[in-house]
Amino acid sequence: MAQGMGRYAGEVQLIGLTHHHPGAAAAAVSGVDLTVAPGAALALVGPAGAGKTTVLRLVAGLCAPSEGHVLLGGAEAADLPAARRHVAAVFGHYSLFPFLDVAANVAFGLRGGALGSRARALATPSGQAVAARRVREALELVRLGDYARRRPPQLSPAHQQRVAIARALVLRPRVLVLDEPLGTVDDEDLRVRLAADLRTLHRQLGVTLLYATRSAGEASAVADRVAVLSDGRLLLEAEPAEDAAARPRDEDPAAADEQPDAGRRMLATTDTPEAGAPAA
Ligand SMILES: Nc1ncnc2c1ncn2[C@@H]1O[C@H](COP(=O)(O)OP(=O)(O)OP(=O)(O)O)[C@@H](O)[C@H]1O
Repeated sequence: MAQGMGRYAGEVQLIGLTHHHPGAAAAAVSGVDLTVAPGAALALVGPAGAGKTTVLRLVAGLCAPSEGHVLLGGAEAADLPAARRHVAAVFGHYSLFPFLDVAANVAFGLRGGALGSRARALATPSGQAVAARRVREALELVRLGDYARRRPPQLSPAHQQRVAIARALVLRPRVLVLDEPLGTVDDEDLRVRLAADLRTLHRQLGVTLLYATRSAGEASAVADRVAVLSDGRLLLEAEPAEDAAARPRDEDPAAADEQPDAGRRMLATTDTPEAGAPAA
């Protein structure tokens, strides 16, 4: 069996994380405090526009906080460009090249990120051997070792998603960020089954996982902890099956009574509002 990547897992800490998109009237993310332990899986769950993607983009270094901090492995990430964060992200569409086979799609991941600076080394024969080994390792990790010569259109959506994950894992990230990876799967039961499959995969990888979804069922199936977001604010953080012990996230007593209840209601429903629609 392929080796896990646990030795690479990194802690993610968000402190007072706030982001205003340029020109937007309201903050997309507002004062979010969260810690994800090395190797743990956290699902961000909330309706469309809750701020999930923005949090993931802030962690991946694709945009910068207006206020607050992202700490990776205990270190401030503000000055770290995306390519040096050891964070790999898969956003919505998998963006696979249909005319390249699976191995070539995964190898494409090596062109970006931290290894981009080693492009010349990878172009040498020994560099190519290293790249081929990395690609094989990544495909084995997602259990697609036998699919290297297939092309994406020949694969099921679930397998295509695994190719996209392998392309992220080829850089051996410490943190894996998945944004609504099952957003195009309409059937809730199937989504929950696929999410459980991703949970198994995550446990084998040992990488720290941040996972955004509008589906409470999917969030519970994939993650050790679930954070409910609404209007950019963290309403509730809880273990998936736990709600009674969930911690209030707001210092204002009135809001603290109200907000965790709203969060619990969201977790108690199969989907958060507007979750029926496929991801844009
Ligand atoms: N580039 C942008 N410019 C301006 N506003 C933006 C931009 N991207 C997102 N927003 C706004 O920020 C808020 C949070 O959006 P975000 O995409 O983070 O939410 P989300 O929870 O991921 O939603 P979805 O489930 O639809 O992906 C929304 O009000 C959205 O309209």
